[in-house]
Amino acid sequence: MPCTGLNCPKPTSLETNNEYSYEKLTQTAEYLKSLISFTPQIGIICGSGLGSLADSIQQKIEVPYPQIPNFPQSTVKGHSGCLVFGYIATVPLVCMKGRFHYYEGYPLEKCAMPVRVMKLLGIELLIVTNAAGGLNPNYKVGDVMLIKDHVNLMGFAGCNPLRGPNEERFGPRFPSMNGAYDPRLRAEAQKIAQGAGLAKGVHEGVYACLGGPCYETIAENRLLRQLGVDTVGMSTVHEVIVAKHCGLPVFAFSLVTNESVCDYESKVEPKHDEVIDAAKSMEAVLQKFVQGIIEFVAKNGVK
Ligand SMILES: O=P(O)(O)O[C@@H]1C[C@H](O)[C@@H](CO)O1
Ligand SMILES: Nc1nc2[nH]cnc2c(=O)[nH]1
Repeated sequence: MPCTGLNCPKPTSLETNNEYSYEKLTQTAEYLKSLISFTPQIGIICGSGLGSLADSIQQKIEVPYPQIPNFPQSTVKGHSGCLVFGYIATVPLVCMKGRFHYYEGYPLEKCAMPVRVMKLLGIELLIVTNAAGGLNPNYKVGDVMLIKDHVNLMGFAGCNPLRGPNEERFGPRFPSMNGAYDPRLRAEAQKIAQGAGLAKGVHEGVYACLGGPCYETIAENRLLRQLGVDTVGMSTVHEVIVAKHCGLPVFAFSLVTNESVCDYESKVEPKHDEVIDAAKSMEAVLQKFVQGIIEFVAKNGVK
């Protein structure tokens, strides 16, 4: 029974209380639809320094985030803050050059809200990329890890983008996270990577997201390794949770931009500029790789 005492706070509805209610997100999506004449089939999120993935888009329509109603703003170097609509390999798509992170001060539901906007725009597949530290001792800077699963470490502490009243129009209250990273696309990506010149440095593994902005301590890296984590970053997990909740298949990969040091003798320190440089040096290969994935989807469909 709901509390009916005079001093009890009135229950607030999603519509009136939530900065990112279904209605607000629909407004944002309707605004974006008014700028384009096609339905994007794929959404792409560019990780730190990976904005050049948008360079191969044809017939571009660029929409800076400050122009988009209800949209957060990019504040981090390597995230330019612009949605790019257009085509790759005849597939209509939308690409986020710049994502939102918890450490910027945004709550997780705000970090992940563009995923719901892209769902409302009509996408059927989400491609998520990130720059990450390589914990697995077999990984080297410049390697790509296809994400097969994640550890939602922030979720262990109760931080989840789905926290709060559930919006049934997106998905169920208690979504399963099994199969969140599409196994068919992952298997195909192994072959596509060979063609793109990534033959040696492609792995499959587990990604974990921490809140940042600090990089991990050596003790934390040691712990993460023991937990079975292969790459560590500050994004992706909340986006994928929201995507799975609303039934979007996901293909995701980490670019290993730095070694996650587990040795107290090491003098190696992670630096964001080096993360961006490592991402830049892989631009051409990763563009080819992502184009290969999109060509596969164009030929074979999403499912
Ligand atoms: O947006 P991603 O996850 O690719 O960026 C990573 C995490 C931090 O934002 C930044 C640290 O260098 O890179
Ligand atoms: N948390 C975290 N995020 C990163 N992004 C790029 N490299 C790293 C890293 O080593 N740790």
